[in-house]
Amino acid sequence: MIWAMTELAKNPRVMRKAQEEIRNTLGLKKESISEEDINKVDYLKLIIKETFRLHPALPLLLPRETMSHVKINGYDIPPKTQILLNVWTIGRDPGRWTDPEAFIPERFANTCVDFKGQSFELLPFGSGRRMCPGMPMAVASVELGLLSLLYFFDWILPEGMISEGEIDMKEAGNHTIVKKQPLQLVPVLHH
Ligand code: HEM
Repeated sequence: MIWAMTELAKNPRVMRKAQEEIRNTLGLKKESISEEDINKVDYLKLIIKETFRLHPALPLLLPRETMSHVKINGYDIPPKTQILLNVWTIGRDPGRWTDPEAFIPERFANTCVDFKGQSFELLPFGSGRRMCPGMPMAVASVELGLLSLLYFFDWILPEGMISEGEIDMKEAGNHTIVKKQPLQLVPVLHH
């Protein structure tokens, strides 16, 4: 959720479009956000996919071990070799994504690319038997949290920060990656 808010703050066009869609769809009179609301806001789902593409929390997934001899891209890999899958790099691979470093949720519109383990270019929750069992809970929490933040509040840069270009994007951690510097934004109640 922090990375999603960071990318939205850095990309005001996307923030505006998301808030317009959300407020136009849900109206301005809601006192709270419910689970049914989530299915009405398609653009928010694209934002979440794009956030997972650029900022997978577990960039190397869990280690795997080959069960038999395999050949990948001309390399011979013997049985019992530990394999790490770098989904962070896959998510930014210029061979797969156009303008990979840019935050463009629209790239997922009209595609069936999803993070449920079937699209190998987008694996923030891994895939197969050891895939994250907490995915439904994690996604619901991010959707509900983000939807509430965007529906009820506008977000402005803190005092002293002149442009969104100054927002720090450094990452920290090794097994799990988090944002190095805390995100600072000022909420302004919208309604
Ligand atoms: C946005 C939030 C989350 C992300 C990005 C995430 C991501 C992941 C990833 C990438 C894996 C390794 C999958 C693989 O190697 O194929 C994993 C494993 C796991 N996750 Fe999550 N996770 C999240 C939230 C949660 C939550 C909320 C729970 C529990 C309620 C959870 C429980 C687990 C468990 C138990 C495993 C180990 C599964 C195993 O070893 O078989 N995760 N997660």
